[in-house]
Amino acid sequence: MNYISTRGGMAPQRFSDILLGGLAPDGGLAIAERYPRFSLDELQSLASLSYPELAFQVISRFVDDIPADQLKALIDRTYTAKVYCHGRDPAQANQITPVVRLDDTLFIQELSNGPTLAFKDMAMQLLGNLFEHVLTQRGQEINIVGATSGDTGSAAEYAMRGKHGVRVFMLSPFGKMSPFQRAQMFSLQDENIYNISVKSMFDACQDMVKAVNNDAAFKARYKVGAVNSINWGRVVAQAVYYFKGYFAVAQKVGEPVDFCVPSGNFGNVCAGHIARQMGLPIRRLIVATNENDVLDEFFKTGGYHPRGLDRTYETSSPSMDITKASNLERFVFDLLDRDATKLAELWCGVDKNQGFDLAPEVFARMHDEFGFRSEKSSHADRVANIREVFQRYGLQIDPHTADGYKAAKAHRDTAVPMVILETALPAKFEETMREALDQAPQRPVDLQDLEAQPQRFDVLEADAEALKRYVAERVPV
Ligand SMILES: Cc1ncc(COP(=O)(O)O)c(C=O)c1O
Ligand SMILES: N[C@@H](CCOP(=O)(O)O)C(=O)O
Repeated sequence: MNYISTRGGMAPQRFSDILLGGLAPDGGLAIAERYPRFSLDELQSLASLSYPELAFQVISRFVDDIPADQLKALIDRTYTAKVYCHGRDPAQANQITPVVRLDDTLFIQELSNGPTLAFKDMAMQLLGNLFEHVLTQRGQEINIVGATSGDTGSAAEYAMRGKHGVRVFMLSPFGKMSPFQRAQMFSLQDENIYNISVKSMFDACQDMVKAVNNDAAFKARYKVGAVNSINWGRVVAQAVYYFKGYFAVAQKVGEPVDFCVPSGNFGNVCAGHIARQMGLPIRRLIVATNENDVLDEFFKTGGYHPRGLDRTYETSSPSMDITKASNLERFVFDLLDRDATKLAELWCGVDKNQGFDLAPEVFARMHDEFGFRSEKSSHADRVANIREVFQRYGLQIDPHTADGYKAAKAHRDTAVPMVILETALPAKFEETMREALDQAPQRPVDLQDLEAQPQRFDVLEADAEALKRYVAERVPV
């Protein structure tokens, strides 16, 4: 399988190269040159597989430059009940991404049982093992430069801590994460982890990461790599749980299922789009946003208008405080029938914070052919929905998942099962949980005194040159 760039300016590469390579040299995102498809018979044969077995079947279709037995061993080592141990229900303790039934056709798929209590662990743990494998084979090192609004950062750091040949430089928006998220990242004392708090919002952090990646000389000299969903390895590993969720709820293999996905950088729902392109019978993909509703506007009007920092709001689902969604580029590439010239034209504007409006016939295809719908939530909705789910089903859901619950209700068709993807555990967002439920959220025993641990981080202005200096001072060349 070869990989190309959404903007057309990259010679085809193999999986291991794009895994280490981050952003494509032309500023675009790497994407498989075609989607492998499962037939109905093949889907039927996958239905009863365990998570690691399923992960191998899906991921191996995209990876043909790591021998199958080695890839399988890496996947088996990643997806264990010991790693994904923070489940709510002891009866499901050996399940990875268990599905909770709310009613006959409404379900929540738990994706946050990994080490850092967010869905990012599903792909990041595998990425850590893949990096280590490929770097060891090649005798190379990598310096990961990433951006987080709260969850990617800790997932990456927990996955990479102590890994040989890997350093992590993680940018986060100063003062914008929850106290739990901050403590999770900043309390790590490992020598290969650098936390950089940027005096701005997530979008500025992501722009800095892209600027560093777009400096080819710096990138080559300092061996810069990515762990954000810029990295294809991330989204493809996320596609696996759509298969798992589908088989858990489909009345019969081949029947349609809808998924509702709390969204910000569009990586999670892009993974759903990939699963759908691979032949998984997903009918609708519902994009749920918070008050930063650029994606909701896009799927309702066909107009994509990233907002400036002055119009990016701090909300109570803070990990989705994003107004320039990186992975939308991959979906729009498919929507434009993979016309890289047209895509590059649009995204050169997006890189400069300019928007675009789709032609009506293209806009119609997002709904009719690709199954997208959307909905947004306010703080009041979020609090009311956390309360409703607790009162009705006895389940605590976090603020991001609550945004998903609202969108799922808005687009529900009771004839078709609907899976809401849970993206974090409530323990990460105590203030909003207390407001909604008047009680502290459940917290895993191993994380009881997290906020009391000493914290370590540096502060930078939102300046890509300052970031390059910071990296250069810490990486021996
Ligand atoms: C808890 C949580 N929910 C939802 C999202 C949005 O996911 P994505 O950026 O993949 O759209 C994020 C961050 O990405 C998150 O951390
Ligand atoms: N919400 C994310 C933002 C980055 O998303 P990614 O999927 O591109 O890594 C976070 O928690 O950091």
